[in-house]
Amino acid sequence: MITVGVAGASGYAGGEVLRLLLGHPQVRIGTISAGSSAGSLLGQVAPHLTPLADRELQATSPEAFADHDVVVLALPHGASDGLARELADDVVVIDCAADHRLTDAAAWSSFYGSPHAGAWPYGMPELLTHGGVKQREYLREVRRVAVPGCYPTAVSLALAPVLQAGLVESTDVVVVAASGTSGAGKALRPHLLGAEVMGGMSPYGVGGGHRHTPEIEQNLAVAAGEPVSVSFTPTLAPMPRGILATCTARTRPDVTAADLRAALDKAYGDEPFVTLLPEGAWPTTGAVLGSNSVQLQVALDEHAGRAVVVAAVDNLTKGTAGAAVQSMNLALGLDEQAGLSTIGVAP
Ligand SMILES: NC(=O)C1=CN([C@@H]2O[C@H](COP(=O)(O)OP(=O)(O)OC[C@H]3O[C@@H](n4cnc5c(N)ncnc54)[C@H](OP(=O)(O)O)[C@@H]3O)[C@@H](O)[C@H]2O)C=CC1
Ligand SMILES: CC(=O)N[C@@H](CCC(=O)OP(=O)(O)O)C(=O)O
Repeated sequence: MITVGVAGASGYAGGEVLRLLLGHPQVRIGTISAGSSAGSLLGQVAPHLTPLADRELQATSPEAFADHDVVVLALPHGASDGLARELADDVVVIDCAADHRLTDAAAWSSFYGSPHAGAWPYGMPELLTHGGVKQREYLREVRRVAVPGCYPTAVSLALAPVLQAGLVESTDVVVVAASGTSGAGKALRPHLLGAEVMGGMSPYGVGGGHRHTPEIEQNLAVAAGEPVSVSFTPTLAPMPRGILATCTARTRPDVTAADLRAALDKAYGDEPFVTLLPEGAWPTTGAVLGSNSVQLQVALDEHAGRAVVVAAVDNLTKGTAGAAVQSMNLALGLDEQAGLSTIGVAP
């Protein structure tokens, strides 16, 4: 059995990691740690994790994670790197925070306003990279993984195939995406006041200011083989989980709807966790709740000359914890699908 510890186990991402690990046949759950709720029982903060209800949350420290095979960090941005540096080189460290996602130090400083901690292998196995090689080939036997952001998961998987196939202009990509409130974590954020959130939808990070913009552009540039410029607008939707991303890009001359569909089909036809829906069916967040699936659909807007690719993911599952477990499996040479399900919860 592999011993996996989780730092930030009292939070939404850490809780979802534990939910998935409880269903993993080769995993024994080791230390679970927290910040202010250290000393509490997990059942007090995450009552849905029944089998672990009596486990005590430890203070987060390198010593608490000694003798683990894997440590998953589900801590706020900036808190991961210090702990990661104290963990042994042969321990697999999977970081759900943004600290190690960006390769460009200037982009990091500009969007996060702190020193760049450096980039780790990026935990999106299905992402197309140079020459059509999937990112999973760069995750085998690694000891450090940066788990992608939730919006970049939906958007990058939606657009990478059509960019790599040269079907759309890399300089004209527009994304509007809606997220459930759990995307912001348990801590109260200014844009997350309960009464307002429940009543309607609202945009935030408008005008290119959201920190996922450079992450999306980084992923798409790797797929396209050239810089990609993205206008990204996130919105907050009155639902606990889920992301629906509507991604459009100007098509190159003579591109047909069949070309777009063929690019996505070629990229994901063999992927267990990315599904191009049958023609006429559209992704919904409800269909992917609790599952590690990404659902996609594509259309050609001939009038506007744009490709439209819609993606649905569960921000906490494929958008965080599922990607963490999938990457852990690759790093350890286990079955990539172990502990992961494509079965959603409905209605
Ligand atoms: N929510 C999402 O959809 C996604 C989240 N992520 C990333 O995952 C990470 C966790 O996010 P999320 O679970 O949403 O956030 P939460 O606020 O829900 O949880 C944060 C966790 O970190 C702990 N914590 C906070 N500060 C410290 C500290 N200084 N030292 C030790 N532990 C601390 C908290 O413990 P306590 O509550 O006890 O203080 C809690 O367990 C973030 O980096 C986030 O960006 C990534 C993709 C998507
Ligand atoms: C609804 C909401 O607030 N979502 C979060 C993104 C969640 C995510 O993916 O997080 P990290 O990149 O922070 O890991 C946000 O927009 O800040």
